[in-house]
Amino acid sequence: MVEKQKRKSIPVLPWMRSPVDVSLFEECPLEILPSLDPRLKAALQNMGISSLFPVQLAVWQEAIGPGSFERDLCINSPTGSGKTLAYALPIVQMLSSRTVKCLRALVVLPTRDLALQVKEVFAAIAPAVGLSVGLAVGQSSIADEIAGLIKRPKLEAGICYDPEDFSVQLQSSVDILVATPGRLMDHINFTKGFTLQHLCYLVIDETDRLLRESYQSWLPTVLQLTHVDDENIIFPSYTSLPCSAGFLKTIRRFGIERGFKGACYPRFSKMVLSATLTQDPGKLAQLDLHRPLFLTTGKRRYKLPEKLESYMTICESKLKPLYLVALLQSLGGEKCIVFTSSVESTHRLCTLLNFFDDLQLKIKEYSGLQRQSLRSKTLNAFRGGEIQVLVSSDAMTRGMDVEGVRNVINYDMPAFIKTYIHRAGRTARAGQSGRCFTLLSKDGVRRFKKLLQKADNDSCPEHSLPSSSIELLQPTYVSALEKLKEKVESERSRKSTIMSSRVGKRKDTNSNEKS
Ligand SMILES: Nc1ncnc2c1ncn2[C@@H]1O[C@H](COP(=O)(O)OP(=O)(O)OP(=O)(O)O)[C@@H](O)[C@H]1O
Repeated sequence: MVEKQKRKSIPVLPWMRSPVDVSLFEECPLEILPSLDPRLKAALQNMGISSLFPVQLAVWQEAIGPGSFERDLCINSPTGSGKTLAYALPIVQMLSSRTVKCLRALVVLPTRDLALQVKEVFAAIAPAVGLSVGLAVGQSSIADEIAGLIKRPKLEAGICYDPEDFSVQLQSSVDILVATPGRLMDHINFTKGFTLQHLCYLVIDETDRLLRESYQSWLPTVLQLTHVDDENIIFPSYTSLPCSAGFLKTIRRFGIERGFKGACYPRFSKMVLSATLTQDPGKLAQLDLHRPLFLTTGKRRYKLPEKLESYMTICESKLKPLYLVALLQSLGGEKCIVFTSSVESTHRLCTLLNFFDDLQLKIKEYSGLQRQSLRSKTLNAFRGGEIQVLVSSDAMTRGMDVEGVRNVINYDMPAFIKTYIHRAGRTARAGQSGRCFTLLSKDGVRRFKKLLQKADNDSCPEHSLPSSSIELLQPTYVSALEKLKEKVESERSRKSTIMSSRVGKRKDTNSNEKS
């Protein structure tokens, strides 16, 4: 009760009370988009893009032209509304006139798959204006990653590059870096020549998710490294920071920017984005925003995509797997993501579904329990259409953009509206239609309806399935459950064998060391 009152009483920051309403914007054909570099126009057309979405136009107006990036931008826009290009396009256009290559834009995302996806968007437009994009996500070895990010000096024949030699000037190979916080911190702390000193743009995508986790204080570190210290502009002392190499200094020029006397120029600009942007002043304060401008869609805090239809499928808890199978059958092989509440239930459910021989669908799991390489392989197969159903934990909830996902199924009801928004948002993207089904017991209906009201959704009809189809599945279900039990047993014993052999090995090593 006290907690509830506390939550309600959090004040909204004054700048959030007078936002730019993105719903008042319309799509803008590239032909009439002011100031667009023709090379970027051609690159966009190659991507099949002929007009900018409303949020992209709204950001473009703030970012390009006379008032360019005067204020930091806080963007709250529904899933699938095109937030990636909303920041990628103006950044690339603004950097297109740069003469010296150095790291000027940093985009931080919470997961590796998301970072890869965003890198692809930059990679589709940046080369058109001579810019390079790098990735720091730990996909390859740190040495390979460094080789892609830092240019090695050209030395005379016979002389070897000595990485310990500080007199050697190292340069960035990339203008734009897309990173996850962990790998970003590795480069900040240990990669020689890696510097944020020239950074002009910082994008924090999925901000509310990134603010929840501190990952070795990545945010304060980045903000500190990019902070302009007018007392000591050439060699600020960041003695509290772990980097010892002395590369970390901000040398962006000082100047008088319109309306911001004393601010550096070009101003270091931030863009923070989410479909569920936090309004918590305490959390927003961590971002150290400069005269922030809030862009949001409509009056409500949360908004679902226009063409998303939400449905409830009510069933007894113990029959849920049967209803899921019947629902998947009725969807006739359309691409679908099934969300569960944990990595364990993802694994169990996926295994069970694969024992339903009549289900003529390729079904795979995607969860944080799996190795990254396996996850990426599964995702590619899903993208390519070789897999029709992905059973996923919340690892897939945010940001992932897979074309042609027509349906999302909440096998387990999400506990929070934010989770519902991000899960449902894997469909009905880019103005397409999509459906989100939630399997519920009768007891859960009231709670679920209340949850949806937070997203201004009063329409959630029941989607019922014929009882005959459920009955028909009963015999297969019984045998599938048996097989599942056996599989779980065999996995458990395999795991314990591996564990005990590891313990045995450790004991051997210890006794060898002692002897
Ligand atoms: N102007 C455009 N015209 C056509 N398609 C577009 C345009 N802009 C973006 N898209 C497509 O829309 C889809 C959604 O874009 P994006 O992933 O950026 O959405 P998002 O708002 O970041 O969603 P989420 O909140 O789920 O991360 C992508 O497939 C992208 O290629």
